[in-house]
Order: sequence, then C-alpha cells, then structure tokens
Amino acid sequence: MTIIDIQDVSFKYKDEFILQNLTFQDDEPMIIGVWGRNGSGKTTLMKLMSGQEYQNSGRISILGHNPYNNGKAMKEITYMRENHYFAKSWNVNDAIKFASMFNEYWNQDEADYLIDLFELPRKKKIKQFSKGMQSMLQSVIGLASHAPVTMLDEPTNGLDAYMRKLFIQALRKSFEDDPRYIMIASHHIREIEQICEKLVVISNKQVKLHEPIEYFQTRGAVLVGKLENINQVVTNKDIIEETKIMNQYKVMVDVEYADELKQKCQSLNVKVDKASIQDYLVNMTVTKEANHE
Ligand SMILES: Nc1ncnc2c1ncn2[C@@H]1O[C@H](COP(=O)(O)OP(=O)(O)OP(=O)(O)O)[C@@H](O)[C@H]1O
Repeated sequence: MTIIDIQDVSFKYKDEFILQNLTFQDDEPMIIGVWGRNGSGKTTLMKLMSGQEYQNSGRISILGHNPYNNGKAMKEITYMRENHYFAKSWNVNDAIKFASMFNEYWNQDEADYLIDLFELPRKKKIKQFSKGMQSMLQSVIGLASHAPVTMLDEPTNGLDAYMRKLFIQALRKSFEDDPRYIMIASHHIREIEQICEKLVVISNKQVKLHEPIEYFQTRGAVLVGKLENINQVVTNKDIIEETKIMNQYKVMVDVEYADELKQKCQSLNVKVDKASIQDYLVNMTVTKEANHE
C-alpha cells in the first residue's frame, strides 16, 4: 500500500510560493531523511503532511487519507515540530500522560525506557529544561507514539554528541521493533547517512532528489588537474563547482564515483576523490542553481 503519495503540491504564504508542484511517493516503512537548506520548506512539507496546513493545489494522501482536518488521519500521524509547545506548569509525567491519551498506538514501556535512557528528570518543569532536554522529550513522545507515519522536525537540535548517539540508537531500536514510516528533517547529513534508508532533498520549492542513501554515497566526485584533461573526463554540465588553484583546476561533478571514472582520471593524470555528501548536496542546491542557471 502506498504510504505517502504527494502529487503536484503547491503551497504559498500570502503571495509567495514556498513549495511548487512538489511530488513524491513512498510505499514502504522506512526511516527517511529530509534535507534542504534553511528556509527550503522542510517544516512546511511536514505541516502539510500532518494536516496542519492545507495546500493551494495538488493532492496529499497519507495512508490513503487526506490529512487536513481529518480525525481518522490524525490517528495514524504524529508530527513533533521544533520547539513543541508544552503547558507552562507541566513536567515530563504530565506531558507523557497527555500524549498517551491522544496517540492511538502509544507504547508506554518505550516511553519509560526512553525517559530513563535520556536521563530526563520526571518531575522538573519542562519550561526549565535546556534546549537539548526539550528535544529529547519531543523525541520520546514522537517515538513512543508508534504512529504509522511519524515525523520529527530537527530532533537532534541542541543535543551534544553523546545524546545524539543515544538518540540514533533509540531511533534504530524503535524502528527495528516496529517498522513504520519515520521521517526526520535534519541539517546533519552525517546523522541522516547513519540511520536513513532514503533521502528527500528539497530545493527550488520542489523535491530535487528522492533516492536511497547509497545513491548519495556513490554520487559526486572532486577532480583536480589540468582543465584540458578534466574536460576529457566530464562535460561542462556535470560541473557543480569549480575553483582554480595555481595552474590546476578543481571541480566537483555530479557523476557517479565509479571505477570507470577513476580509471579515466588516472590515465589523464587527474586526481579524483569522492565528494562528501554534505559538499555534494550544498553544491547541488546552492551553486548549481545560483551560478549555473
Ligand atoms: N507563518 C509563515 N508565514 C510566512 N512565511 C512563512 C511562515 N512560516 C514559514 N514561512 C516561510 O516559508 C519558507 C519555508 O520555511 P520552512 O520553515 O518550511 O523551512 P525549513 O526548510 O524548515 O527551514 P529551516 O531549515 O531553517 O528550519 C521560509 O521562507 C519561511 O520564511
């Protein structure tokens, strides 16, 4: 069954399009990352998918439901936004009790396990929590909800390296125990790479890439050498960034980092390395659009 089916969705605030003709579909439970630059529309996409906003045009179907204003769909969807609102007087126990009442698939054992794992004080007021502690509590609720479609917006915001590691372990375990569709918006591509099966890249108001993580692990190369030699390996349209260092050229190209490329480069005395996923995505969503249009 199709879990996520988003067809030609456009959304604008006032007169400005934030998303325009955005389309993607997923049919399997998975942990999926959403990556995009600041303001690219990740949060907006999640709000649309969780029925908190309504698109100007196009169609959104989540497990067969149109999510907007749809109580039936809300039972299947959890969206934990950044800086989730908690009542001023609440402590962890209050927030968990409230969440347990409104989530159809709530798993109290998992909530208790995660609160202990993340060492969250149960009786301290949430408004006195640090940013990282509040993020952790949001993740506890998001994961313990066990909603068939769970969306976490920047769940590692404010977490230190150790807490990020704990969160990733907890997310993996939760998914293994109960495979479902878990979408994570994050700027931290290293985290996404460790845990996500697929990645949606939003750029220019659309889904630019929607590929398994392996695609990004083998895509993008950095070539250094004489320009005339580089030009024999790649074409101009492959180049997503170029710099000149002394009399050498350094280019990043949107091609597969494969044996054929490596052999060609070697025969022409061009040095070749895999581009980091971070640099590749930044160039795919910044330089190419800004400089090559
Ligand atoms: N309530 C609003 N009214 C008007 N414009 C808005 C509103 N909320 C968001 N926007 C605009 O929509 C665009 C997309 O914002 P969104 O929060 O979806 O991006 P994002 O990818 O989640 O960003 P970030 O990575 O910085 O969190 C931005 O240009 C933002 O200014």
